Amino acid sequence: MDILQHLRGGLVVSCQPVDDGPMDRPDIVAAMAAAAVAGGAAGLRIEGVENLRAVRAVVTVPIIGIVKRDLPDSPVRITPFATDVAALIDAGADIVAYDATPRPRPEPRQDLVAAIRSRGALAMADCATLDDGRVALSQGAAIIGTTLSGYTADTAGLGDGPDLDLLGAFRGLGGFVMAEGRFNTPALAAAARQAGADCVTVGSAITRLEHVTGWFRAAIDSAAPR
Ligand SMILES: CC(=O)N[C@H](C=O)[C@@H](O)[C@H](O)[C@H](O)COP(=O)(O)O
Repeated sequence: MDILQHLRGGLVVSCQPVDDGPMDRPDIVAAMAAAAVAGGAAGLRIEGVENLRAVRAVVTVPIIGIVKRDLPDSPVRITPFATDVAALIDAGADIVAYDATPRPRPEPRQDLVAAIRSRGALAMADCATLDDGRVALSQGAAIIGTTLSGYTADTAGLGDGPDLDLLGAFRGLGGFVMAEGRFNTPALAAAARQAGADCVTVGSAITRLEHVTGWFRAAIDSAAPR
């Protein structure tokens, strides 16, 4: 299968339950993933090796794997170590995503890309800025995503919506562009496509029940009866 061709024009569903919440179990993540594929997802984004193994057993679509770690001396959370890269690919990841920002980190970005590619998988760069995307492509990443825009000190405070400007700017770099981060409605996913995204990843709005419930709850709380 040509993975990028399969994902082009499609939807990736990120099945990442709220940490330690009631849905945070490999069997539930696998059920979410199967349901997403039944609904038309072209691919999946899965956190954690155990979850990935459980999902790989029930789907054949491309899987973007990540491991999130909370490190004491670095703000980098998404796949900071090459050892995690190997474990994700062994568990069935076709693509491995990593934090592609220039923030202090335990292992250089270039080494992660090399580790991913040397095992025959594709590297997806989770970026916060245009420069992150440019560097990632020069280092051999196959996919650049807007994943971390709004989540670094330099990009914090962008608001509740997704970063469509970065998406448009990525288009000029020439790589495969993933829209990711706060594409919380079908209309925003369509806007991503119009802005030039090759593919759109949606997480919270589909798979974090607690968040979506909170959005509805807040809307109801703030609405006065007529
Ligand atoms: C910033 C960060 O750590 N993002 C994470 C990356 O894997 C996930 O928590 C997001 O859910 C994912 O990117 C999808 O985005 P959204 O849930 O907004 O559709």
